[in-house]
Amino acid sequence: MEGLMSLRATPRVSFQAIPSLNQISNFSVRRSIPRTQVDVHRNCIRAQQSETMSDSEENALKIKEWEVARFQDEIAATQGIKIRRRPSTGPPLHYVGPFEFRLQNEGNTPRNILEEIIWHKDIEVSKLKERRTLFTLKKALDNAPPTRDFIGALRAANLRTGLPGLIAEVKKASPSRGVLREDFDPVEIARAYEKGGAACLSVLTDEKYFQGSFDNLEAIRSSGVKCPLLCKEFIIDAWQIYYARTKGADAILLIAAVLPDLDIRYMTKICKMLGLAALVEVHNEREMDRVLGIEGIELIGINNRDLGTFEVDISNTKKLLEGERGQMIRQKDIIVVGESGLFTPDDISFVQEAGVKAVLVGESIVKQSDPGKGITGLFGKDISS
Ligand SMILES: O=P(O)(O)OC[C@@H](O)[C@@H](O)c1c[nH]c2ccccc12
Repeated sequence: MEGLMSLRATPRVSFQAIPSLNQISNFSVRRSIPRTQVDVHRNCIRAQQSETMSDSEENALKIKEWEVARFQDEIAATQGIKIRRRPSTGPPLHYVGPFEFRLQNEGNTPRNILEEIIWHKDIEVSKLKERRTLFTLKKALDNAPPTRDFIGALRAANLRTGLPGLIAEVKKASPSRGVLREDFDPVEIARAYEKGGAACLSVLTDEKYFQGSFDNLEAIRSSGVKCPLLCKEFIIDAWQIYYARTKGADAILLIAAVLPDLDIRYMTKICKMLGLAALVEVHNEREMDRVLGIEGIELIGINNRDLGTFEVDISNTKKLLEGERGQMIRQKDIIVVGESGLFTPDDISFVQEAGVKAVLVGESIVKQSDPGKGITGLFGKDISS
């Protein structure tokens, strides 16, 4: 037992080597490096060195990587971000006699489902990046279908119907609700949504937790469906934005609970360059205030579901649009999207009165045998013409 206790304490030893924020005098300089850029740099060094490195050098590099990630997490924590980013190699291994093993501790066990998804995504994206470099992706952009105006489509639908523009979600399953629809044909669902009056579509691309795919996104894009498409992915690396565009996305999602301000700034700039809309998702006042402080944000989603606990409460949308926040949003002409947990015409009226001009809906419509008719049920009237 004593032995275990001291082993448990081992990772803290390397933590102590990390300077705390107030110990770093050039903090503002370091802070200007978004997490994604640090990752790119780290991966380059690793790629160059791995062929020639000895075991002990490699282990030292792993420890450094782990420390850099802790440093990045510290910066994120100052912005209230609780989701930690794990380096793709995981924490350093501990040697015990001839055995090598990794102890479970609070540092290497995800605290909640969102953190688990992000850690898994980190590994997934590093592998994908090895197969397709940013250079090849950039070349593939020339052959990508042209972008469609996602925000324009939401505004037009709102003007046409007097109701919030609908982003209808092509969603097979979720970690909180399990499988929503067994006979899942993404293109058929997308067609039904378009016919039922959806302004835009959201297509889940995460495979492990939502049973989605980039093939679904590509298939919908090339099926003749005209609605602009949101690539519903957990974006942690700019590479994913380029990838989404090559697969036909017109918009991407940036989650404020995961991304520090500088990443959001940097990524929204990339979106503008590529002609994509960025839907920046918030869940609480602090995230909303952070996002309202970022220049150039045009589309904010208020998620009524806490991605860490799965709790859904649609009054969250109202809470975040009250008072000065609502005023600022109107001044800046930002479109707000009410997200998650919307099932009835009353729910739609409730979030509309709170100030949203668009809604993002999955479960309640994807479950219906005809998802197009599901839209009529959701709004309490036919919104297709
Ligand atoms: O199925 P619902 O409760 O109507 O929710 C749709 C959408 O808001 C939800 O899928 C969602 C909102 N933000 C996300 C981020 C990642 C994955 C999924 C989501």
